[in-house]
Parts: sequence; C-alpha cells; structure tokens
Amino acid sequence: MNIGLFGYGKMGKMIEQIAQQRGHSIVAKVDVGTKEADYSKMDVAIDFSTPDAAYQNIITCFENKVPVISGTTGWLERYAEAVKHCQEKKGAFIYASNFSLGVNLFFELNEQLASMMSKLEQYSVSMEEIHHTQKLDAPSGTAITLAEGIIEHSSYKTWKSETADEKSIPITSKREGAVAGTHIVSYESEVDKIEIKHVAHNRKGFALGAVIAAEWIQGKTGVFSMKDVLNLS
Ligand SMILES: NC(=O)C1=CN([C@@H]2O[C@H](COP(=O)(O)OP(=O)(O)OC[C@H]3O[C@@H](n4cnc5c(N)ncnc54)[C@H](O)[C@@H]3O)[C@@H](O)[C@H]2O)C=CC1
Ligand SMILES: O=C(O)C1=N[C@H](C(=O)O)C[C@H](O)C1
Repeated sequence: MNIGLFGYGKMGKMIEQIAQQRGHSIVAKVDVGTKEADYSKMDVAIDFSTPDAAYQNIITCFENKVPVISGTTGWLERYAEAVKHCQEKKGAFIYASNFSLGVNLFFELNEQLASMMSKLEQYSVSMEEIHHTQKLDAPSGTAITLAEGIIEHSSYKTWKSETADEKSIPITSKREGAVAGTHIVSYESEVDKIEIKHVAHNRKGFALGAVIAAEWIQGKTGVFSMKDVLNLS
C-alpha cells in the first residue's frame, strides 16, 4: 500500500515506522510548507496534523479520490461537513478519536458500565484525561468519545470541562510532561468509588490501529468507524 502522510510530527513519524514494518511505502509527507503532493500515487492518506489543518487536508484528499484515515482531534465541529463531502465524492473515510485496540475495547467497556450505572442514582460520573504539554486541544478527543458513550446509555445530557451540573459530565484535563494519553472514568457515591482507566505507555498502539484501518479501507466506499474495522458490534 502506498501511503500519504498528512502531518509528519510525533504520530506521523510513528506511523511511518509501523507502516514500513508491515511492508507499506510512504509516498508523501505533507506538513507545513509542503508546496504540492502527488495524490495519484496514494492508495490512502493518513492525517495526524492539527485541529486547524485537518479539515482542509481531508477535503483535498476526497477531491483527489484518496481514501482518508483521520486521527486528528479538535476539529470535530466540521465532521458532519466532511462526511457530506465524502458521500458526494463517493469517497472513503474513517475518523477515530483514538485508534488503539485497547482504547476501542475501553470504549465498549465504558458504554456497558454507563448502562449499568444509569440504574443507580447515588453515583455521579466524572472523567479525567492526562496528556503531554504539547497537546493543542482539550478535552481530548478520546474523553469526548467516552462522554458521548455515557450520554448514549444514561440520563446525562452533555459534557463540560471542569465544573458541571448534575445533567453534565465534568471532564478534567491535565497536561504533564510527555504523557502519551491516560483516561479515567469514575463513578462516585457517598460510600465508594468505581473507576475504569486506560493508560497508553507510548504511541505505538495509536499508529498500529491507524495503519490497520488504512489496510481495511482499501477497495471500500463510505464512512466507517473503528467499530467496523475491529468488528466490535
Ligand atoms: N486518534 C488517535 O489515535 C490519536 C490522535 N492524535 C491526534 O493527532 C494529532 C497529531 O498529534 P501529534 O503527531 O502528537 O502532533 P504533532 O504536533 O507532533 O504533529 C502535528 C504535525 O502536523 C503538522 N501540520 C501543521 N499544519 C499542517 C498542515 N496544514 N498539513 C499537514 N501537516 C500540518 C505540524 O507541523 C506537525 O508536524 C493531534 O490532533 C492529536 O490529538 C494523537 C495520537 C493518537
Ligand atoms: O494528542 C495526543 O497525544 C492524543 N490525542 C488523542 C485524543 O485527543 O484523544 C488520542 C490520544 O489520547 C493521544
């Protein structure tokens, strides 16, 4: 598979390593200042760029008939537009706030737990996410996906950063050193606390998941998720 990388930062470099180990070639590295890219050589584009850059990168790929795997977070207010564009162009698209297998299992566990806890009024939910100090967006895309999973299976209506009323899920964002990504969902009552936690030790899991998604989307048309790729539901 010939891969075009959009964003050649921490994730772009990790994806290059994993993709080459799996026998793929990197045919373009598009980053700030790249004048032009040859889309005709790309079987797939993998975008891990910035919240400001992702949407335009994705749309340009659809226009050039290149399937897109996007892991960039912080641009989701334009996700519906990107989906519409993909459908109009009969393209192929997967966005995931987190591509690691572990976190995608954690998403399933979170939904099951939310479903059980929704019957117990004495517990209040809250969330904490911890990332490295270079991260541009907060809360993390993964925390937002976790909050959406809880909202789907409970009476909570929204999420909010830091403080929250009883109808919204409070999310605390911490930025520390080089932390790859930690997410904790807690349910607290007057007498006890239940927590589920995912800790990424490094970025390899995210990169492997993105390359597996790129392999999976070959020959397909439509908008998919990691649930489709991993056959999770
Ligand atoms: N979905 C997932 O599994 C994961 C998502 N991420 C997300 O991926 C994104 C990138 O993360 P990192 O690699 O850690 O950040 P990074 O800051 O190391 O790399 C981003 C790169 O994008 C480049 N860039 C800026 N404008 C661009 C443009 N117009 N076109 C192409 N590239 C451009 C920057 O110069 C930089 O090299 C972030 O939004 C992060 O939250 C990170 C890890 C896992
Ligand atoms: O910026 C990061 O590093 C990460 N971003 C993603 C997110 O916002 O959830 C995924 C992972 O946690 C690492």
